[in-house]
Amino acid sequence: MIAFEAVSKTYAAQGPAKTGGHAALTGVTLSVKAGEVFGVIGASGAGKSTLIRLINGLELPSGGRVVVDGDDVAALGVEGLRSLRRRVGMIFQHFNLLSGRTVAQNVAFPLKLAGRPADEVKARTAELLARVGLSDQAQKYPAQLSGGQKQRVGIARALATGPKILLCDEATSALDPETTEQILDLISGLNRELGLTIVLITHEMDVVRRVCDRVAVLEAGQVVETGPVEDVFLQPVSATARRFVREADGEPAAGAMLAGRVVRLTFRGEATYRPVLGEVARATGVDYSILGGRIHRLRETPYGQLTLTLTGGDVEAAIARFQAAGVRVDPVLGQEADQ
Ligand SMILES: Nc1ncnc2c1ncn2[C@@H]1O[C@H](COP(=O)(O)OP(=O)(O)OP(=O)(O)O)[C@@H](O)[C@H]1O
Repeated sequence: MIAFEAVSKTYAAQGPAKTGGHAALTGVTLSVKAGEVFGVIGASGAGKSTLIRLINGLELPSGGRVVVDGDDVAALGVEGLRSLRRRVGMIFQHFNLLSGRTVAQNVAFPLKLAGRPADEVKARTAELLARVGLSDQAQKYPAQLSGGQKQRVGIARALATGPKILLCDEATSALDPETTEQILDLISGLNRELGLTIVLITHEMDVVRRVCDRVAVLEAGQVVETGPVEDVFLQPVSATARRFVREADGEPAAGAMLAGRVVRLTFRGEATYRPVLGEVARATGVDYSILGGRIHRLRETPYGQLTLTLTGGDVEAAIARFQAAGVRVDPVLGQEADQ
């Protein structure tokens, strides 16, 4: 549905000298399949917004190709771009609503722009407002709404022209955790019920964990890791992905003075519910101090992560037994390369 082929984007240099343009993306190759929720995670300045804006032609690549729904975006003329943008909706961190227009008028706006007849605009607006749970707010103005309601208006507006793809640019970053959950549920529902392909950029691994099928990790304009969320979350390879995962798991800060071997155990699927800790302790004589941990769901798969110090007994045998029971064991706290 979306393909980036060796895409680079350099912004033109500013100032009178006009030297040293800024490379926001370099050699980005990735593909998003129809019907999936694809996350792009990266720190501030990594190039996420640039990447998402290349999908609907708000930016054009300096090198390589971006192909969306069969179209090479850079080769589209004005009419082609207009057609593309009807097939690609977008929502924003700060909602970007028209403050002087009501909720209903905001949602109707793209339909009016597309020249749809008045009765169709009215019916479709009502249908979209019902879809996002805002039928009773139609005559309010954006300033009278909560953040979550504003984002619902943004979503209804983005869906107005019946897009196949929805781009979410840090769509929940301005919202509190409870509202974030509601908006992410709504976005997941659109994916499931309408078959929308969704590309979501975020700096929060938790957002990726909740809704994405696959994720690309962006660092300084390059994709450093990509794969199914379960793999990237549970077996991150790049230092950047490991950092995001650790942040999401609220692990203890590196540098704590602790005796013994510090490890992170990852239980997934079946193993999450087995009493492995007790079995291993009895068999090997190791003791545990629990430093942190929690049980989560990655979409439908339960998994648990526990950070422990292992002391006494046969630590190597304990690690081998964990692994034999299907539990992943990773060293933590200064015992892994962290650059
Ligand atoms: N229009 C522009 N002109 C010049 N440089 C730009 C422009 N837009 C972005 N950049 C630069 O390109 C780099 C990537 O920016 P981008 O906004 O894509 O990153 P981001 O990951 O979305 O960051 P953030 O999360 O802070 O929005 C940054 O160094 C930024 O300063």
